[in-house]
Amino acid sequence: MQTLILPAPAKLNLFLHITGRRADGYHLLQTLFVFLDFGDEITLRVRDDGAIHRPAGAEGVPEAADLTVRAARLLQQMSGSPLGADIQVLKRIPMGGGLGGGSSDAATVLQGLNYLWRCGLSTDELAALGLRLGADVPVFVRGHAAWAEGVGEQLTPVSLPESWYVVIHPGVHVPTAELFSDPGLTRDCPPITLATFHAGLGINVFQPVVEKRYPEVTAALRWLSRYSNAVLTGSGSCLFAPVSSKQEGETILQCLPNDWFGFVASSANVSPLQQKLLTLSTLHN
Ligand SMILES: C[C@@](CO)(OP(=O)(O)O)[C@H](O)COP(=O)(O)OP(=O)(O)OC[C@H]1O[C@@H](n2ccc(N)nc2=O)[C@H](O)[C@@H]1O
Ligand SMILES: Nc1ncnc2c1ncn2[C@@H]1O[C@H](COP(=O)(O)OP(=O)(O)O)[C@@H](O)[C@H]1O
Repeated sequence: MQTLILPAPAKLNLFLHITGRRADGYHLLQTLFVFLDFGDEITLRVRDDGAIHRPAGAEGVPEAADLTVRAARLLQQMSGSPLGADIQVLKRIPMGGGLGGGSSDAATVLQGLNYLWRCGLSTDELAALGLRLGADVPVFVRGHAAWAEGVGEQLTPVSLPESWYVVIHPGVHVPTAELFSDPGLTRDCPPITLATFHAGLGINVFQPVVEKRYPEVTAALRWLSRYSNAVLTGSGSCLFAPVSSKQEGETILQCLPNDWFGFVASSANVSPLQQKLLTLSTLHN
């Protein structure tokens, strides 16, 4: 097969604590990742000439800087594959929203081209390659909801009750690196366990910092909190809130102010990418 269409799902951080800092400045986190059945779509077409091109992709992201192109080049270099690819990215995940779109796109390309180019790299090897592109890439490569520590790469798979969520993008782009360097960020959270989180004690430490810098996020938080418990995902700017059904979520969105974008999605313990890869491996075994 020379062409493959694969999903690149969004993620939510159900809580996010910072417990310390590494010598290189990277922050040590505790977070809980779940996937959404909402995301980008990536079409991969194998090229015999070894070139990597991105005929369509994220608006305003130059081809060479696109995480999909960087992922393909890294895999080519590590595997020694003589093959190339055309990578078309249909963007649906808002950028800079804490939904992990760029990281997910990169993970989908690593998994997809490993399959199409028959590189034979293991999931562990692909996750390690992914970590070189970004702290959030390994969880998307592994494709299972996870309790994460370290910089987000020490992953323990978890199975949580799947739920519907309303997700709101308040129209602002939050640069992750800038947020991590905010002096007001709480960096000394005491370590917690999954049981503590279930007892309702997890928060997102970015939330007060983002609210202070971006009034639009505060306004959206207040709006969504009228319907359900609204929380920031990652370093923002997106907010999410659990709802009891898809219909309830859609009813809430009917009242969404025009400047904001919103969608309803279900969480998934196994990512839509992983589900598709499992189908492919069943078909070809
Ligand atoms: C905050 C989180 C939570 O899931 O997600 P987003 O809000 O970006 O989606 C992640 O930790 C983001 O991971 P990712 O977006 O892959 O970050 P990277 O590209 O690796 O790093 C961007 C910059 O953020 C800072 N950074 C990132 C991760 C980390 N654990 N400590 C950091 O200090 C570093 O300054 C780094 O240069
Ligand atoms: N394929 C891609 N999709 C989205 N953003 C990308 C991509 N490749 C590189 N980027 C860069 O990564 C930044 C962060 O994007 P994204 O992953 O969507 O946000 P977040 O880290 O907040 O979840 C973007 O602003 C963009 O400059």
